[in-house]
Amino acid sequence: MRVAIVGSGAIGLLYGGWLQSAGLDVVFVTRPGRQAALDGATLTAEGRLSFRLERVSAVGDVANAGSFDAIILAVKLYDLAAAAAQALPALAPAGALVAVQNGVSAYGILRPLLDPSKLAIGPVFAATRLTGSSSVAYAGADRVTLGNPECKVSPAVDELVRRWASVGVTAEIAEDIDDVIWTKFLGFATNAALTSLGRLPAGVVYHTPELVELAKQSIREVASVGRAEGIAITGDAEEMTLRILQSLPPATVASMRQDLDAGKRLELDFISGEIDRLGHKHGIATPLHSLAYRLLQPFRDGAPTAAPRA
Ligand SMILES: NC(=O)C1=CN([C@@H]2O[C@H](COP(=O)(O)OP(=O)(O)OC[C@H]3O[C@@H](n4cnc5c(N)ncnc54)[C@H](OP(=O)(O)O)[C@@H]3O)[C@@H](O)[C@H]2O)C=CC1
Ligand SMILES: CC(C)(CO)C(=O)C(=O)O
Repeated sequence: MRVAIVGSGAIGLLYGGWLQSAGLDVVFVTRPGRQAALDGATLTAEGRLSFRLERVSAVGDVANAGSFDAIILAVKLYDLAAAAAQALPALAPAGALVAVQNGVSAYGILRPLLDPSKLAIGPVFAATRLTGSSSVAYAGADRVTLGNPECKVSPAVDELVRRWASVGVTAEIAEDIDDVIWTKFLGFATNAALTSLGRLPAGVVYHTPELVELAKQSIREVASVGRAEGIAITGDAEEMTLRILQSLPPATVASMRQDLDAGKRLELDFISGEIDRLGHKHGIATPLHSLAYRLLQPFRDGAPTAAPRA
């Protein structure tokens, strides 16, 4: 089975590396011109399921790499539509397009582009950072859950899940993928807003009583807009989310906070921005996420240029 990983950042290298460890023929796709740093290199991952892969294959243009039985889009949400449009001509007729972004927007972005039976979406759960152009480190869960809100996923997706599971990743197909996505969003959106606004890691945020109150408020806000969108989010899911956040490795920060620190563009519009938007749509107040959305605006497109001194 040939698999293309479009977006060779933290998540693409980790989840693609696990598939190559499991025996699949994996090609990593980078931005044009960036393939030289990865093609033929040794790819390593540090974490519970570490790996070291000699001579991985990378290309800078998916169009020149043949056809693929699965294409995994591991780009940020703001790049998803463009990456999918570039990659789709390389998808084999019985192939699957798989999107592993955070947030609740991926399906709406991709659905107009292809037959739903070829599409799978779902969250990944490893807190991952790039440590070099061909190395990553992760902590927390090594997990992926995929599904499709409208139909069964294709056999190519079943095979990906089997292969990840064969190397120890907790990989599954969910009957109700919207439930899984929203349940993760409760915790992810909270972690993104609070570790970014507070410039603090999980070990401080979820163990400081005043900040725990903010975390509970954030979880309530996301749950309220989710329920208004028709997702059956239980009170138990809210409590479980707080416990998960409290059990994160203490140094964990959200991927958005990594981007903030690196002066990179943020997925803000799809996290606190999406909660703010859905709050307005349903007449639900989301004060914490509306504040986060506004306070982080100056960093949305990368580090702001310094304002001239008065
Ligand atoms: N990191 C984490 O801990 C987790 C992240 N996620 C989610 O996973 C998704 C990916 O995140 P992450 O891996 O951290 O992001 P990264 O920024 O590390 O990686 C994304 C990569 O995709 C590249 N890219 C963008 N467009 C294209 C394209 N058209 N063709 C080829 N490459 C492209 C980017 O290049 P360039 O940098 O040049 O733009 C970048 O190298 C996000 O939605 C994130 O929220 C989910 C769970 C955990
Ligand atoms: C680290 C983790 C799992 C939770 O915030 C994540 O999904 C992210 O920040 O992208």
